[in-house]
Amino acid sequence: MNALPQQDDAEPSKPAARCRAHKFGGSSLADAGRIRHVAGLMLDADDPRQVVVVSAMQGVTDALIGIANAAAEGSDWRPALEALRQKHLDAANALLDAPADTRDWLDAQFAQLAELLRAVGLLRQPGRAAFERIQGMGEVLSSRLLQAHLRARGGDYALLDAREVLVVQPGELGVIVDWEQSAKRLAAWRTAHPQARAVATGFVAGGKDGLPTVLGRNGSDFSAAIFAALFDADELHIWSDVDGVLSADPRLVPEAVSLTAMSYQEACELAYFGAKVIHPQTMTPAIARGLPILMRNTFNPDFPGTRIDADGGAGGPVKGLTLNAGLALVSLEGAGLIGVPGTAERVFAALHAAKISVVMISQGSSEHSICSVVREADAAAARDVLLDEFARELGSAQVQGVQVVPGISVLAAVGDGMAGTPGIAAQLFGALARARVNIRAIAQGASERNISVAIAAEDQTRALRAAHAAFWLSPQTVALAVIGPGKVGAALLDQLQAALPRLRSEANIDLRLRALATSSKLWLSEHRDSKDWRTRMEEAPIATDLSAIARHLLDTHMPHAAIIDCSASNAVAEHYAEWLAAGIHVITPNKQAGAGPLERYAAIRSARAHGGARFRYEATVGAGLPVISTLRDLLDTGDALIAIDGIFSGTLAWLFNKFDGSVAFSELVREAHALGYTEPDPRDDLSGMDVARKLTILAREAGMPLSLQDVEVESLVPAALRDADRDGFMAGLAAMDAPMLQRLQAARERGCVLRYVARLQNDGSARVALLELPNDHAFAHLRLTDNCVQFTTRRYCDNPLIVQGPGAGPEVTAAGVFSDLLRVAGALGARL
Ligand SMILES: NC(=O)C1=CN([C@@H]2O[C@H](COP(=O)(O)OP(=O)(O)OC[C@H]3O[C@@H](n4cnc5c(N)ncnc54)[C@H](O)[C@@H]3O)[C@@H](O)[C@H]2O)C=CC1
Ligand SMILES: N[C@@H](CC=O)C(=O)O
Repeated sequence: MNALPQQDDAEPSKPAARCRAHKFGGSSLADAGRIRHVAGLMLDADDPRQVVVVSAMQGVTDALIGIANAAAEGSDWRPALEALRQKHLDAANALLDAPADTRDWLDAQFAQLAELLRAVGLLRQPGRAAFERIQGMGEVLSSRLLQAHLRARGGDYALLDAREVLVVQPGELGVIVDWEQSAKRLAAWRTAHPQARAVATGFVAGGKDGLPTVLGRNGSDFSAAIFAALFDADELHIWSDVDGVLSADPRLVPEAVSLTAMSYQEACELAYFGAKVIHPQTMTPAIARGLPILMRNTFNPDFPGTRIDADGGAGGPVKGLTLNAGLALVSLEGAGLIGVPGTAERVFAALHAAKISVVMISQGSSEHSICSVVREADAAAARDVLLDEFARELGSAQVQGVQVVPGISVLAAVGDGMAGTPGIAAQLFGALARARVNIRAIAQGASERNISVAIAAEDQTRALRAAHAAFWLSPQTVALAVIGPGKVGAALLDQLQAALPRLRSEANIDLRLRALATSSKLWLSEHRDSKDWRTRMEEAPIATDLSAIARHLLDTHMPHAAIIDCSASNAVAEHYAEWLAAGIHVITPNKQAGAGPLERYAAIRSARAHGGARFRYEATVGAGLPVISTLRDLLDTGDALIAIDGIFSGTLAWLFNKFDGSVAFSELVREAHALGYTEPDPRDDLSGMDVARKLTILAREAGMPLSLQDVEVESLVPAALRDADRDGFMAGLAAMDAPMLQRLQAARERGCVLRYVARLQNDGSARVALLELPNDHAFAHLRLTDNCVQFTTRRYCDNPLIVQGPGAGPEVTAAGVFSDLLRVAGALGARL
């Protein structure tokens, strides 16, 4: 077939007037209102020359196919045809002040159609020519309506019936255009129609035999590209109902962004995998001329849309992600395949002979297995064909079998910038791993413009969102649950709420609160809402099923999930291992897990290792102070621990800093409780258990298998109050006043102060107790809730390394938890 004509150079000295080709799809022409809108856009466009290619009104082509099939089956097609006639007459009446001519014309077209359908009904089968003629009538009707309306509004538009101008013939890979004949016919048409603007029918053309035909799937886009070439246009604008090409399907990735520019090749790759881009075949006339294609939104005409051209514009290495669902993996395995030439050829020849299209191929260099991804509907046939082809090898056990795995989706990352850029595959695979997505097969073409992975269909949304975020196309999204919005939890939620916009815009992280739980209420939400978390909690139903939280977070399809436990509950800590194993990150200031039974502690750490999720608990010791991380850094860099000493309780520090005998000790305990320094049950502080827990956590961090019971603990709680309930204990607090005053006076007499001190030694001995310390001791000069943790190590042996600062209070503790959350987010790919 002859070549596409190049730019008209008949009059080189005179620049050709600019011509733009536009194409409107069915959604842009759904009814009279939309046709009026399209006409307004075209009349306002400053195109000196213009050709407007149109699809049929929305739903009309499908209706015509249905009518043709009904006629061929002998069913009654008349009501459906009458409905179509009425639809077009209604549009004509609404669009034209004097619709008589157009109505007569429409009636004549429908009369001819009815005649054709009667013939089809008699023959009981539509011949190809009749079927294509019927199928293409929608564009003939819509183009006439638009042209008549444009003329009624003063636009001098000619009507171009592509059946009389475009000449095509069928080819193996689709319709082939006879450019020479088409150009000749267009030249004749233009002589008869000297107007600078025209409306042309999309989808239809004339065959070599002179009969009307159609251009196949996405035919109107193809028509638009052909007419753009024939009219020598310098831009082709394709109008639909979306803001150009998006970086991913917005139904699966709501954060998908419109791409400003992309290359023809990128558009072809994205289109192949089902993105809403024009079909690759339709681009060939544009690519051959280097004609830019602009994908624009009829309903948002001021938005520039996406420009597709040879250059592709700037942008990251990955422009977009696509997903192809409804697939199956078919793999042939066997030691007998290793090093045997021609295996792949036999696989593909057999599939080709069965007309099974292969979406993706993957073969390891060991050649032990070869795997193809095919449509799920073709999977059984593919297996049978391969079993047949390799029957001899199966019989001799050279091939072990043909495996079919249904429920597969293929995710593809596409971008010209991937070529020659190391680390792109790692970025994709890392993101999928962190989102708990298992990859079944991988393929990358030599052009390096596309990396495709086969994954389980149930993981597809999570995978797509994780990959989208990994390439900075959208923020990393984390589904969050907060358990225990008490003092610390409330402070954390307020801090999160305030930081969310900044984190989203600056750090590329989007934290979505999806669940909140107290000991009696549970709030679970699917959608973002603007309500304050306190209102959500007030409205939450009575419920206590903590397992429901994990299920809910995992069901949201967000790539990452984290549970923040701000309770002091042992029952909540019981769930950590299960959550971590499911890939949910756990962050907590709750000491129950770190200081609880050793077996559970080991199970939590092992679940973390296997599930790939993170477990962070910095705030369990020293609240917002970097105590655990300092110890980890010392040990990770090869230091050896000799001892840890210090003041580990903010409450007890504050109490003994304040207690001078002028105010009763019980009064100060109540004040510390009100200030949020104490544990939910202040007995945990006064009994020394809170400090003992912290020491246990640090000992375990240093690799010592210490249990809480191994810590020698001095309790300050009078024996009579130890077994009371919390309210009973608070009511009887005054029982502490006399003994504490006595201890204070005795210490003073010896020139000392009272301080509750913890000490751990590398022989595993651990003790927490109230000590009398000389007035000049470092611990005597701490302020308020200050903790002071001294690490004596091989490197810091003469002068210990000290971490000091406020060690209790909701604000500082919440900040410690927040930092842990950001560390987890940073590991997920946030810009922190
Ligand atoms: N207050 C502080 O300065 C510090 C506190 N922490 C730790 O922070 C955690 C919270 O302390 P606060 O906020 O002061 O306590 P809080 O008593 O004010 O809040 C605890 C919250 O946990 C909820 N809760 C209790 N049991 C629950 C269960 N089984 N299921 C679900 N929710 C449950 C309660 O309903 C409440 O909302 C504790 O583990 C504490 O040890 C750690 C460092 C410092
Ligand atoms: N109640 C605790 C809070 C921090 O862990 C304390 O006072 O230190």
